[in-house]
Amino acid sequence: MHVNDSRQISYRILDASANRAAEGIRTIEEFVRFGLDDSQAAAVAKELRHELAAALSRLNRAELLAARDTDGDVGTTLQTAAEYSRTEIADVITAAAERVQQSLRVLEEYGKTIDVEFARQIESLRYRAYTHHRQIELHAIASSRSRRLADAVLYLLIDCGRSEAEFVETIRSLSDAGVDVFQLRDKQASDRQLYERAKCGAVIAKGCDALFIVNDRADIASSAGADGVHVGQDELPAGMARRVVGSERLVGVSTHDIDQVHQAIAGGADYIGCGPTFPSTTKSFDAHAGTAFLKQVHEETRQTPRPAFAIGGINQQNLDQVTACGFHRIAVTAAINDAEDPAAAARALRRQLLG
Ligand SMILES: Cc1ncc(COP(=O)(O)OP(=O)(O)O)c(N)n1
Ligand SMILES: Cc1ncsc1CCOP(=O)(O)O
Ligand SMILES: [Mg+2]
Repeated sequence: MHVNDSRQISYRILDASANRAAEGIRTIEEFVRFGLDDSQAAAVAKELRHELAAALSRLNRAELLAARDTDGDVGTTLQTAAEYSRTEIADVITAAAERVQQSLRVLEEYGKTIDVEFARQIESLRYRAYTHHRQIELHAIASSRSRRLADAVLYLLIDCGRSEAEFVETIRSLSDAGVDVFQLRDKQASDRQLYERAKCGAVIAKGCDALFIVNDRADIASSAGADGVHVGQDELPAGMARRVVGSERLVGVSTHDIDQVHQAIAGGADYIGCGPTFPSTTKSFDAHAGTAFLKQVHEETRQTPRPAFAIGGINQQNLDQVTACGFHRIAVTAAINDAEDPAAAARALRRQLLG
């Protein structure tokens, strides 16, 4: 390879990577500008774009343009299915952030062969972009989870199942039948088993556009990449669970009386479980909060609305009593899992809730 060829190759790579970095930075900037009402983040996004332009101005533009050969680029026809599988803004942001990091790294490495100061400027930009984009990405992921939670009406508690294959099939088929949120609740499973199932469930649920929550264990929810954790009155308080799982994940709290509801909301719960409503075959209780509690929650949280799921012994026969209290969200176990046809039961409950 001739020296001039090598310079031309570097320039060709720099030109392509500069365009890719600029496109990625702009993609994220548009979300910051039009999706988040955050003027500070918008100012940083704009600065990053200008920093890239300033660093690129050190390169010879004529040489960059001369090296460009889009028609001869064998990579333009190579597209993966993943490029067309984005369904959420959060996925667009993640992909753009990855593209920026990769292309800045390429600019830095090949830039060293042309101008060391250029490579230094790009390196510093890469670190700044990483920090900024990470925050935006977490914000986009949190918004996507909140949106899915706001739309959720049917929440199902599931155990680890007999095998991973069965567990996967349960999530896929019941999500298809209308379950919006899955909670992994298995009091018999080991930590390792919970962690493995949670990791798998989070991925499968995401693919089905469902949420995946881990019962009791904020540590497992976070390390397994779940959408959130559900804590009761005997587990970590909501604020502490939040510290473990981070602001991008959901925290749900069980409540049995109105004081607990106010505390959960004040503690930053994203949603509440309210019950037990009726006697349950899944968990036994000495006393039941009943439908009177549901009515009270409905009336007393008008100023601080949070998605509230009625739980405990709810089934197709008594669901009307729940909806009569103003509750159109439920969390169930037996009504679906113990049904002869769980998918049909899920469909029927959903129809009743939306009816
Ligand atoms: C959605 C939802 N609501 C309430 C509960 C009950 O949680 P908790 O009181 O902590 O009891 P256990 O589930 O841990 O036995 C829940 N799991 N989900
Ligand atoms: C875990 C839990 N917490 C209150 S009721 C309940 C059990 C819910 O299951 P089911 O719908 O079978 O009563
Ligand atoms: Mg619990």
